[in-house]
Amino acid sequence: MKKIILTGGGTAGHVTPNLALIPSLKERNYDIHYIGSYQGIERKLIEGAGIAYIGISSGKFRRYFDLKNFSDPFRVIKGYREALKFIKKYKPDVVFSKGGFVAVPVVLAAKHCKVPVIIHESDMTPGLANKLCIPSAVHVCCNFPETLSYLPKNKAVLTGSPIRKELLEGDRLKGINYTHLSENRPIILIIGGSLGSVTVNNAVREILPKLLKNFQIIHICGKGNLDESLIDTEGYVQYEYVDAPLKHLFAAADLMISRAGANAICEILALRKPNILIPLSAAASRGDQILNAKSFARQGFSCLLEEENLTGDSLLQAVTETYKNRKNYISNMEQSEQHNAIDAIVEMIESISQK
Ligand SMILES: CC(=O)N[C@H]1[C@@H](OP(=O)(O)OP(=O)(O)OC[C@H]2O[C@@H](n3ccc(=O)[nH]c3=O)[C@H](O)[C@@H]2O)O[C@H](CO)[C@@H](O)[C@@H]1O
Repeated sequence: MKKIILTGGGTAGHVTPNLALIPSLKERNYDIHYIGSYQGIERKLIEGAGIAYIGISSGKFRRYFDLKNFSDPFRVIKGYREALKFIKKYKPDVVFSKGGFVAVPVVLAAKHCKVPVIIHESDMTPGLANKLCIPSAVHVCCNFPETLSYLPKNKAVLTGSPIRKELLEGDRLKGINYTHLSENRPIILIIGGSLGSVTVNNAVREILPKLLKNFQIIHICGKGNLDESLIDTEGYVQYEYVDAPLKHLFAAADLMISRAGANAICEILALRKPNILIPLSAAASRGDQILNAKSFARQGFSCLLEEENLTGDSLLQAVTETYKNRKNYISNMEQSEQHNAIDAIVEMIESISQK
């Protein structure tokens, strides 16, 4: 039996592409183990999928001052030793990394043991964790054509991002039943990234009574962000994070408001959902979500609303206009050529593990 280690974590965007690969890897008879952090979101998602999970110590690499900058290097070294110990024992044929800080010691340990590594970058430009991993990788997969120019030519492959197949199999009625909303009024699904977004949540809640005049709202607001005062509001439901039933909520949505995380937007495109993207600002990140959202807006897939222009009024206007023009957006999305990343990546894994 061929053996693979998957790794990646920190936010769900570094885990769900791995989840998307698992059914095809199982079909091809791979024994799968996942290395992630002790407490990260990846643990719950991967154990929930019934995959063997190895927790390691993990620390973040920051470009700014933080007291944790003094303790985190020791955590990373410990994580490296733990990853090394497991890899030596398990002897995988290949390691696939979806990035995030926890993946760095795993990739370095694999390289030390001469296990071939494939990494995947979902964003337009490589993040710090992936930059550290690129020298140790045999192939670097990417999601956007623009990314190729940031990667070594002999390693870069444009595959697209793996999207969980089941997301395309949602059932609108099941989504309606799950949320107890009405079948007869349009539904807006709001996702502020896998961790939620207080900025997006506040803007939505500011105009909630106005939105509810014409729409019903499913609001995925992130851990710790539920608003108890809104629990009995008719036509409005809120969740911290939705796992398996997410496909039905997608199916029930007539319009989406979302952050512009690379995976979320690829899913929205695959599902042809008219959408408003509110990218994470350059002040809070390296600005990749802005590039993602601009690219989608340029191609006519999305209405872009930048955070500095986000007010209750601008959001309401964006909702009204995007809903009015929804057919145009859907038809533009239908023209897009999305890659089937699952097959391309699994073929690549196969060709490496057979060597
Ligand atoms: C703050 C931050 O660092 N954001 C980054 C993070 O975003 P984030 O983790 O939010 O990543 P994405 O938006 O790319 O993906 C989120 C994933 O979580 C899933 N999901 C989300 C909510 C939910 O309730 N249930 C659920 O299953 C989505 O379907 C999607 O598959 O990784 C992305 C991909 O590298 C980057 O583009 C983002 O800039």
